[in-house]
Amino acid sequence: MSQPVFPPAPRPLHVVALGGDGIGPEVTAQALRVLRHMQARHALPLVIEEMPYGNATWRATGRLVPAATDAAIGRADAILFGAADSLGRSAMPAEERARGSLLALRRRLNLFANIRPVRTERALDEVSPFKARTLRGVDLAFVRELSGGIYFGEPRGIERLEDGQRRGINTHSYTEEQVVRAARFAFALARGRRGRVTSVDKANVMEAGALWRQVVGALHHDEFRDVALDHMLADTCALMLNRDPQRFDVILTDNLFGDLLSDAAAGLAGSLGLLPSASLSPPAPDGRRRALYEPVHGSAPDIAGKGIANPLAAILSAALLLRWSAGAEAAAREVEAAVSAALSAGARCADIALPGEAVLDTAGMGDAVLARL
Ligand SMILES: NC(=O)C1=CN([C@@H]2O[C@H](COP(=O)(O)OP(=O)(O)OC[C@H]3O[C@@H](n4cnc5c(N)ncnc54)[C@H](O)[C@@H]3O)[C@@H](O)[C@H]2O)C=CC1
Ligand SMILES: CC(C)CC(=O)C(=O)O
Ligand SMILES: [Mg+2]
Repeated sequence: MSQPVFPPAPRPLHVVALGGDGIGPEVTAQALRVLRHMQARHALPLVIEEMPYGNATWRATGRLVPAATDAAIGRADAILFGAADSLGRSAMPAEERARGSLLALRRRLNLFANIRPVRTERALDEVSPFKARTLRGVDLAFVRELSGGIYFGEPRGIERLEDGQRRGINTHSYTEEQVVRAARFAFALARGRRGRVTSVDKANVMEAGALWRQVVGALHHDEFRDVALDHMLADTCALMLNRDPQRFDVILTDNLFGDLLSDAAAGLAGSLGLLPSASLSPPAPDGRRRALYEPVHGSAPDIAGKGIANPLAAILSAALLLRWSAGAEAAAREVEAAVSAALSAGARCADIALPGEAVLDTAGMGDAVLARL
């Protein structure tokens, strides 16, 4: 994917790895092997720190984010993140859950643009539930607004009503400024790709969606008329992702729809274990953006601790780090090519193996990628 890169670092890029929960540490370990290999091969000025974070850390220290990790996050230009098992935190005090949540980290770093590329590999045609003709040429990228919407809206909570029953409340809202900065990012990204943005909302039933559509349309008219724009309702987008996915280039959407639709798009790639993501802040005065790189998937408690998780989403997230934070486009492409080559040569973890095919464990897939770098 051709994308704008950021200016080369004026100082070493400080990378903090937070493996987190479940399969997070397992897949992050493989991503770190690849990142360190590329650091050595391209003499990249990276400083990499691995820090404790998550549920095991809470059990050991009483904090999801201990002071040393908190300080490392403060120093970080880029975070390589594994996964957070939010559902597994019900025994923790609500305050600690909120303080140590992934949402809190995204907010702290002001990560507003979540890029989730989805591409298909010919070698995985039989793995995908879709027909080969639906998969050919699929190369899309979500730009999911990551700092607003219903995951952050106030008021929120569970209240007791007069009749005794409880009511859960979350609030969905967007300011014009939040929409403009996500949309501007999506249009700029599309200029380096195939020049098309599909903006996805529920303008038919939600005021925040109607505003979203107006703001995106006005920005397009004022600044990005060279980019093709169409608007689509979120439910229709869910349909089009499985009926006509080749039509999409950049899909711009809000926090909730982007979360759901990108998981739905995993079937195109073949598995959730293949989808990486990059989350970026606005640029600082030196041009650098703070960033967090993580697989689209979560902590996968059903397979955690078995050493069988597919690390490719994490490895491809490291490639995005090389591209977006290190400005090392060539290194990023090499990692992506090595992943494609490993898949073409038949390297398979259990999630992408057909019945009877030989299966690699997590480290074995890391080996298969490293062997091609
Ligand atoms: N960014 C994050 O840290 C995210 C965290 N979560 C959290 O993860 C926990 C588990 O949520 P789930 O609904 O199970 O979603 P999940 O994404 O962890 O897993 C969904 C399914 O995909 C499979 N899967 C995911 N990644 C895989 C990989 N790399 N290789 C092979 N198979 C893989 C899992 O085994 C599971 O069957 C929850 O606590 C949730 O809140 C969920 C999504 C994102
Ligand atoms: C904290 C959640 C919103 C994580 C998640 O599912 C995601 O970002 O995809
Ligand atoms: Mg999600």
